[in-house]
Amino acid sequence: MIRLSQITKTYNARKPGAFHALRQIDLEIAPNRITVFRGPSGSGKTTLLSIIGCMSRPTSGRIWLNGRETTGLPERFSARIRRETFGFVFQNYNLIRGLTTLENTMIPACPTGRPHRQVKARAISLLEKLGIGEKAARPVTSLSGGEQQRAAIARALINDPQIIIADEPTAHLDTALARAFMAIAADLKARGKTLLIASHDPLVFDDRAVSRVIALRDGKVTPEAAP
Ligand SMILES: Nc1ncnc2c1ncn2[C@@H]1O[C@H](COP(=O)(O)OP(=O)(O)OP(=O)(O)O)[C@@H](O)[C@H]1O
Repeated sequence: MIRLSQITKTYNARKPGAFHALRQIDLEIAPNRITVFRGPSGSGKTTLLSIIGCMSRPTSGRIWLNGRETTGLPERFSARIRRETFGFVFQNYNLIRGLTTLENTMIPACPTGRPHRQVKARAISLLEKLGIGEKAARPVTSLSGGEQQRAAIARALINDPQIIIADEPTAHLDTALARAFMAIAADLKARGKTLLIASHDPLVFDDRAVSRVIALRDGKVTPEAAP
């Protein structure tokens, strides 16, 4: 369970360009479900996901993850929660040019100290499951858009996270690949994972595996979607 209480985020706080990206968000998000955040560009989806994923801090408000408060923790604890609990699929995938698909997949495991051989075996197994096993040794830049997205999913799963955060995961994909992404999401949910997805793609929020759609506008949860 993820609980948010009165979360606000103000960029450039106390400066002339101050911008309120999130305003008093109260939410409870159930585990083992797919929850989609939808809303127009600039409504605060990315900001909210990055705060939930301990990648950035709210200006005010509190967050609990499985009953444990994550707000206000020193960075080394936040980094540990981020590494152990979350897997991230970014909109532009954020794959590292100059590295192979396999190397990209293994990166989040580096700080965990797990044996290289074990991590490599898991990375290869994930790439195979996602249908790009034969691309493991290729430079990641040689992969197609859909293949890069699957490499990004493999990387998000390398540490076997409980919660997968995906920001506009289908933005660069055609219909077939967007459906393929949702099939992977449904499979992860069936295996007990929690998925938080920001999207304005109907192929995502209308998918039957999605348990809940939370609509954001101007940094607020719109009333009809409030808990
Ligand atoms: N670092 C920043 N500094 C100042 N303003 C920011 C910063 N990051 C985001 N914003 C602003 O906060 C608002 C919310 O941004 P956010 O990226 O969370 O929206 P979004 O709903 O994810 O949009 P999109 O669908 O376009 O990705 C936007 O108006 C954006 O310009």
